[in-house]
Amino acid sequence: MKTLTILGSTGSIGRQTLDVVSHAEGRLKIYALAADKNVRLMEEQARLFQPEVVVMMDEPAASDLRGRLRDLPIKVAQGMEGIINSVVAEKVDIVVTALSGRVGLEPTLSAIAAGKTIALANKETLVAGGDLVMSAAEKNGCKILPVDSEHSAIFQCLEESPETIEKIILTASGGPFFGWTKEKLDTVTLEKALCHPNWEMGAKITIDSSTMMNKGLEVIEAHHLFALEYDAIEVLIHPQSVIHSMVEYQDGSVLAQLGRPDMRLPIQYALSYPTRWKNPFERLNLRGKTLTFHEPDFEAFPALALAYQVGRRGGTLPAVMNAANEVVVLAFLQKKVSYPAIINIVKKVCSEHYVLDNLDLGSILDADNWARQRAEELISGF
Ligand SMILES: NC(=O)C1=CN([C@@H]2O[C@H](COP(=O)(O)OP(=O)(O)OC[C@H]3O[C@@H](n4cnc5c(N)ncnc54)[C@H](OP(=O)(O)O)[C@@H]3O)[C@@H](O)[C@H]2O)C=CC1
Ligand SMILES: CC(=O)[C@@H](O)[C@H](O)COP(=O)(O)O
Ligand SMILES: [Mn+2]
Repeated sequence: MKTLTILGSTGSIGRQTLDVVSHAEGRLKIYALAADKNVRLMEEQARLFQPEVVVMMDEPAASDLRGRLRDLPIKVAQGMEGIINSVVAEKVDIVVTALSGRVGLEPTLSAIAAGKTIALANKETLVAGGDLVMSAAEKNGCKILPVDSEHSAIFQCLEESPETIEKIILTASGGPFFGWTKEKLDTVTLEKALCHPNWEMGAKITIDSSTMMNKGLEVIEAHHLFALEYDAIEVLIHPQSVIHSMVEYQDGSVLAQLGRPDMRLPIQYALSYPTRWKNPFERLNLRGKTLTFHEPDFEAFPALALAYQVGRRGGTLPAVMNAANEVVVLAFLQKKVSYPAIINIVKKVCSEHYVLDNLDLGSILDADNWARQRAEELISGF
C-alpha cells in the first residue's frame, strides 16, 4: 500500500489521479487532497476518498469547506502552510504534484526535504527551480518520477546505462494551429486556442500547447530530469500524439513509448513504479493509423526557440520566462490581451531581466516576483 498526497486534486491531472486510485484495487490510499478554490468538487472528493486532511489554498474556500465537512472526521487546512504540512506528514509516501504553475516549487522542495517520492506533473516547478529540486532530490535520495507524458515516455525508454543516450526526441502535437503562418496566428481567439487536437487538459497548459510554450517548458523540464545538454534534446512535431517521445542511443537505436492520449497511463506508471499494474483502460489500436512527423516551425512559434535560449542561459532566466508566461496566459484567458501579445510580452520581460546565477530559493522567488510585476505593467500598457 502506498499513501499519497495529491496537490491539485480538483484539476485535470488531479481528477485522473483519483481515477487511477479508484482502479488500484486498494494499493493506493489518500492521506491528503489539496486545491485552491473549488470547494464543491473538493467536498465531493473528500466524501468519496475520505482523506485525513484536505487543504484549500484560499482561506475563504477553506472556511466554506470546513462548514460543508463538519459531519466528517476530516481536518480542513488552508494556505501554503496547510499544503506544506500535507506533503511532509509522516504517513505520506508519494506526493503527486499537479498544481498549475510555479506555486508548486516550495511544497515540492518541502516534500523532498521530508524524503518523499515526487510524482511530478507540475512542470513549471522544474522550469523555475529545476537545479534546486534535482540537487535536493539527489541529496535526500528522493525519486522524482515524471508524470508529464513525454517525460514519462523518456523515463520508460531509459536503459541501465543512460550515459549511452545520444539524444532524446520530445514529440509535440503542434497544437491546434500547426501549419498556420505568423499572420494567421494574429487572428487566434481564446475559443480556438482552448481546443487541443488530442488532449483534454487544464486551461493554462492548453494555451501553452497552442503557442508551443508547453514544449519549450518541456525541453527545460527534460534538461533537469535527465541531466541532458540542450543540444541532446530535439523536438519533433507528431500531430497524432501516439508516440509520446523517444530515446536515441549512441548505437543509432531508437526506443519509443506509444499509447492512447490518456494521462492515466503515465500517472499509473509513476504510482505503480517499478512495477506495472493492470488496468481496464482502452488500449491503443494502430490498425489503419498513419503516424506523421514534421520539423517544428520556429518562425511561426517563437516560444520554442525562446525556451531553448532561456534554458541554455539558465540562472534566474527560466523562472522569469515561466512567471511572465503564467501572468500573460492568465490575461489571455481573461481576454485582456491578444494572442500575439503572449509571446511578445514574455520575450520583452526576458530581455529586460538581469540574470543571477547564484541560485537559491530567494533569488528564484525574487526573479519570479519581478517578472510577474513587469508582465502586469506591460499588459496594462498593451
Ligand atoms: N492536464 C494534463 O493533461 C497535463 C498537465 N500537466 C501539468 O500538470 C499540472 C496541472 O495541470 P492541470 O491538471 O491541467 O491543471 P488544472 O488547471 O486542471 O488544475 C490545477 C489544479 O491546481 C490547483 N491550483 C491552482 N492554483 C493553485 C494555488 N495557487 N494553490 C493551490 N492549488 C492551486 C487547482 O485548484 P482549483 O481547482 O481549486 O482551482 C487545481 O486543482 C501543470 O503543471 C501542467 O503543466 C502536464 C502534462 C499533462
Ligand atoms: C499530455 C501532455 O503531456 C501534454 O503536455 C501534451 O503533451 C501537450 O501536447 P503538445 O504536444 O501539443 O504540447
Ligand atoms: Mn507533456
